[in-house]
Amino acid sequence: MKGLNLSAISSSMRLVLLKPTYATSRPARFLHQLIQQQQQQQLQLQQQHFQQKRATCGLACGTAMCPGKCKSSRRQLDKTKGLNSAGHKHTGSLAVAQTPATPVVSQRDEDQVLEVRLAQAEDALVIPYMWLRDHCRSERYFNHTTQQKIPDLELLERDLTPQAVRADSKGLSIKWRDGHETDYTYDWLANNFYPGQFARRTKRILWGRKKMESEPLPAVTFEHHMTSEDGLRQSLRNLVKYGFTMVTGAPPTAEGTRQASERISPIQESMYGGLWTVSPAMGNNDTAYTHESLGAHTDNTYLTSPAGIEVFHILEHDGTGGESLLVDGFNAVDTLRRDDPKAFQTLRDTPIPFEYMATAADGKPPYLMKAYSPIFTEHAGTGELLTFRFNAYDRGTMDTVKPQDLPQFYAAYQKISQVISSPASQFWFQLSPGTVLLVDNWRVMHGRSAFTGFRLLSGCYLSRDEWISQARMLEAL
Ligand SMILES: C[N+](C)(C)CCCC[C@H](N)C(=O)O
Ligand SMILES: O=C(O)CCC(=O)C(=O)O
Repeated sequence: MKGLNLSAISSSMRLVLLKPTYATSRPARFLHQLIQQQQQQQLQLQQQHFQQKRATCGLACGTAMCPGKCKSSRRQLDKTKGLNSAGHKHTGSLAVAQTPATPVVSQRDEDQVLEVRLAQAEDALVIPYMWLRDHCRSERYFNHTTQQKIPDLELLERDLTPQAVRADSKGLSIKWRDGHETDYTYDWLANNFYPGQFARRTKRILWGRKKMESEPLPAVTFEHHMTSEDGLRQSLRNLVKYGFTMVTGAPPTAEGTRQASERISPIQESMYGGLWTVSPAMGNNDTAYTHESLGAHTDNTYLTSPAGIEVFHILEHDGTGGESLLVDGFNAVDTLRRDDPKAFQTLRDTPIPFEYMATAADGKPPYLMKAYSPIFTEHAGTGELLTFRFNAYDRGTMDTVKPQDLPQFYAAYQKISQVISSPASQFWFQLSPGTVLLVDNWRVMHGRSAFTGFRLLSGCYLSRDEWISQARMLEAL
């Protein structure tokens, strides 16, 4: 086992502190600024990209009319005729090539799609007319006060071939056959048409012990996390990238835990309450409330939607042991996918039960929580890993797997258990008062070694939807 690498933490803190901070913390204003900033960046990108294309392919035409595929420097655009010197006409193109950023837009009625070739994109967006009409953001179809659609259930039954399409450097406009008109900006189309929302800004980094022990740990100072939007964004990015982050230099109190947590989202109530403190022999019937070790697990496996983040903050400990353990569940699944594709498939396709029983105590009702889920699931849209649930303590009685399928399930379960408990997967460290650990409970498992003495742990749960929303707003996702 390894102690917490403090030099690594402080070097990551230095990096974090070098980043600029934003002047405002009011969400509405911030979103507005964010959008403006994003648009400027995209314009710059478009221009940079275009200049690069010119430099590399020897284009002399100087407009985005040419999709940038010209190989020959002989090709010169005759702007008045839309012809280049090689006689290549940009047929079907509706765009007027006034600025380098003007995309090429072509109407393909035979396929009922509009082809939009953006200057900065490798591939054209090929957008069905149906989608374009469905995403009309005019006052007729979208309430800009509530940010909700105004339904028209017959809309898609009409002939949706555009009567006319106009495109210029600002955006495109479609006049539909029923007389309605829709305007779109290219940024909006690029960000919202498939796979717009799924293109991650922050890539996940799957990790094992070696990586965590050799690189600066994902950490942000309490001051930076609490007072700057950039600090909060850094914490959220760490969560998206590594599935955990630390807030260092926090007040070593339950109030410190609360502040660091609520900076991300409201604390989620559960049958353990909101903000909890845990010590051995608290009389609660869970292994967490003992001196015993806890193998790597995720929490709330028995709920249809487990908590999104679990927060841990050790406030006191006067004995030995009690080191913390983290294991990247997505990395374990990825290892299995490579090493044993059959086991991978079995676990993905076998929902199993998880349950939690508690007798009535301290004025709280009894519970019998139960949920069925495969150990991991994939995102229905992207195929990326979405959830990881693993809790050997709270696994229920196996009442869903057919007897003949049990051997295959147990073999696969054994495989993933081996990956999880292998030293290469396990990152051990010692938490101390003032360091708040936030763990993505849909991805990373936690655990602890056995300990002696009195150890007071404070923590809470945060909702998945709340933290992901915050990450989206701050462009950390
Ligand atoms: C987090 N807190 C200490 C309050 C409870 C821990 C309970 C762990 C439990 N097996 C579960 O997954 O819920
Ligand atoms: O005591 C610890 O450090 C971790 C406790 C734990 O695993 C839990 O509460 O789920």
